[in-house]
Amino acid sequence: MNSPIYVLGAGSIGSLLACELASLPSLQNKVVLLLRNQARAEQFRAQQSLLTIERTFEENAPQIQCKLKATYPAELNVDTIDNLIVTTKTVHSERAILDYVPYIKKDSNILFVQNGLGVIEHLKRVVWTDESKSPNLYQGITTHGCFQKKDFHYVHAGLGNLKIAKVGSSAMDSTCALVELLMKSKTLNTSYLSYDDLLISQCEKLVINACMNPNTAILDCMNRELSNIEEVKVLFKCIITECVDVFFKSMPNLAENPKARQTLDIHRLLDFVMYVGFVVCGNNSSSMRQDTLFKRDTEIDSINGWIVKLANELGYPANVNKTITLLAKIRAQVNQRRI
Ligand SMILES: NC(=O)C1=CN([C@@H]2O[C@H](COP(=O)(O)OP(=O)(O)OC[C@H]3O[C@@H](n4cnc5c(N)ncnc54)[C@H](OP(=O)(O)O)[C@@H]3O)[C@@H](O)[C@H]2O)C=CC1
Ligand SMILES: CC(C)(CO)C(=O)C(=O)O
Repeated sequence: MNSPIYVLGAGSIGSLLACELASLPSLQNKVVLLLRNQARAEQFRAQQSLLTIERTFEENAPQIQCKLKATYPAELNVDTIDNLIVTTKTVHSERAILDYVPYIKKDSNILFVQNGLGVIEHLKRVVWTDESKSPNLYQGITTHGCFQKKDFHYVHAGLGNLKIAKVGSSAMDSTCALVELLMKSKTLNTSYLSYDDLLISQCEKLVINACMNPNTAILDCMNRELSNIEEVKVLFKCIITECVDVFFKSMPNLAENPKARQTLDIHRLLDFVMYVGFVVCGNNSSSMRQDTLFKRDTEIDSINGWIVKLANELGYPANVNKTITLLAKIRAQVNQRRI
């Protein structure tokens, strides 16, 4: 690949992807972090432009350090951005991408790796309104678990996978060099799906997040603290039932897909949510709890809030997810008021 790969959102997931790509021989000096501003770039350069990733899922695994280029909107001096990975939190996507729209052309490849749903639909409404000028959009969903230990130093705690599809591709559309390079990383365990299959995985992950993230934030507890409580199981089942109902009502193609019916079976999802939330990620503090504790914007509107939005468009109340969304927003504001 001749042109660089830019990473917008150099946090936990963005840094993990950047380091894995930068470790590929063919991409030496070809991965560039797009940082928020000059101050952020100077902070990064002050530590020799090194990103550090610890792999705690492996016994005695050496930490990896990647020396990467980094820039910011006012400094960027290129004609086009051919390959861009977006790993900001969903709530920051529009603001972040607007700085780079002038560089993004019809043949540019943009991969969004985020939880939740709705970002692509929103950006098509407010940024890429003319389909004929829209770049190639890809969406990814990851089960890797990664958190920040200190500035530009991350811990890859959960070894998972990365599933990618080209937005709107019904069959197995052709990939692009960016996706093929991500598939070269053994650690990332990347697979390329049809968009229909990715959508099923996105819905499955959204259900996990719709149960785990807001409730651990509202109750201010570790993931595992919700296990073995009958009322939690009852609440999760209410959330899941409403999510699945809204998915199938708002996406008829999903409702007619046997694979979707099997993956999004309510009883299967309840068991899967509790397995992932309480066993696989039991020792995690959920990203939404962390965001509320650190007074950062949460992704509630892309998770439970997205269910409420879809339901409202159908004239359907979605009162369970609406209540959870309100409580999560109240918790965030209560925390923000605390000194
Ligand atoms: N962390 C995880 O284990 C997992 C995360 N996910 C999902 O992946 C996505 C990313 O999550 P995660 O990596 O944890 O989030 P982080 O908050 O760690 O990283 C987001 C990064 O985006 C940066 N950013 C925000 N706005 C801008 C901007 N305008 N310009 C440049 N950079 C910007 C932030 O920079 P700054 O530091 O300056 O604010 C931050 O470093 C989310 O959707 C999350 O739900 C999915 C599975 C697991
Ligand atoms: C699965 C879970 C809840 C793990 O903490 C997660 O994806 C998150 O915290 O965002």
